[in-house]
Amino acid sequence: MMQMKEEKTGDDVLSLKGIQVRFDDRLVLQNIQFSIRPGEFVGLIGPNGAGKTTLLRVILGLLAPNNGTVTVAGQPVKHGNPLVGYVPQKIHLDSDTPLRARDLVALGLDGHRWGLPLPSRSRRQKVDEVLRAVDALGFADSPVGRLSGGEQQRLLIAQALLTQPKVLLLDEPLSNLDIRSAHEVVRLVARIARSQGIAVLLVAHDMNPLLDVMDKVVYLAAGNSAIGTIEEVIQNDVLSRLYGYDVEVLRVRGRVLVVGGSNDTTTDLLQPTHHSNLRRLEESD
Ligand SMILES: Nc1ncnc2c1ncn2[C@@H]1O[C@H](COP(=O)(O)OP(=O)(O)OP(=O)(O)O)[C@@H](O)[C@H]1O
Repeated sequence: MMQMKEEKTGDDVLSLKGIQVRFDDRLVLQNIQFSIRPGEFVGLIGPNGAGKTTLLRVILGLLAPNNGTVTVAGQPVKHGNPLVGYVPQKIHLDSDTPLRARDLVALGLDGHRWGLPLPSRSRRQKVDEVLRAVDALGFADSPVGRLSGGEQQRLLIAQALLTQPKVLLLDEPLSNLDIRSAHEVVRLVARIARSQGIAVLLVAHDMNPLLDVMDKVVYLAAGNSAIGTIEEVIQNDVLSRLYGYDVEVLRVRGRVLVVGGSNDTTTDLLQPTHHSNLRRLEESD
């Protein structure tokens, strides 16, 4: 674990210390240590298999680490903690489902943690409140299946906000979105983080849509992590130490690529597929 700067821990809302996770005899996470303060937007970046989802499962209390501790608002994590909101990657529903947008969001109220169902007026108020927070009141009564990927993603964020979390975890929320929708979702999450003082940990393969909003980045590779600002972490020497071999950070027209390999097999280490990223970059500009 590389800690890029001394952290003050007093105000932290999420704190991980010495997290180690082993599956059978394979060490997936070695010594993960970082903390996040209220209102901070942190990107959790890393290549396939680096352990990003595993780390989210630890924070959600779904997986006990072999070593280390996680606290949310000073308390050890437990599964179902309303202070931790979770936004999955996408909605898994048939496109012709009759469920309306507001019904999908309201499902978040029916979790066991809420005990008896709320009276319908206060249910509606709570749902409207979170729909407003994600700018979704305009399509609140539309069938979910007819909405765009970006609109559906906003509903999942609304659902996660229902329990008034202090920490919001998002697992690759941008992976199914086009560039414009991805930017919209990122800006929305950043606005919510700042206005409501919620600490955000957002998992992404591509850090580029996050460059303008990230306060810090947690970069995972080969079971290790580096934490700090983008300027501190996204550097040749820091990432080469993490990966355990030479990688290079390319900054092209405001975008960042982390590449590795010999000249003729250079690949963007953060892309799930092994296309020529440089060509992809040229084409997308
Ligand atoms: N329950 C499990 N049992 C055994 N191995 C597991 C288990 N869960 C995850 N792994 C392994 O741990 C490693 C990290 O997986 P994880 O899904 O956390 O990575 P990731 O960074 O989220 O990857 P991706 O970006 O591809 O989603 C992988 O090699 C995976 O196969």
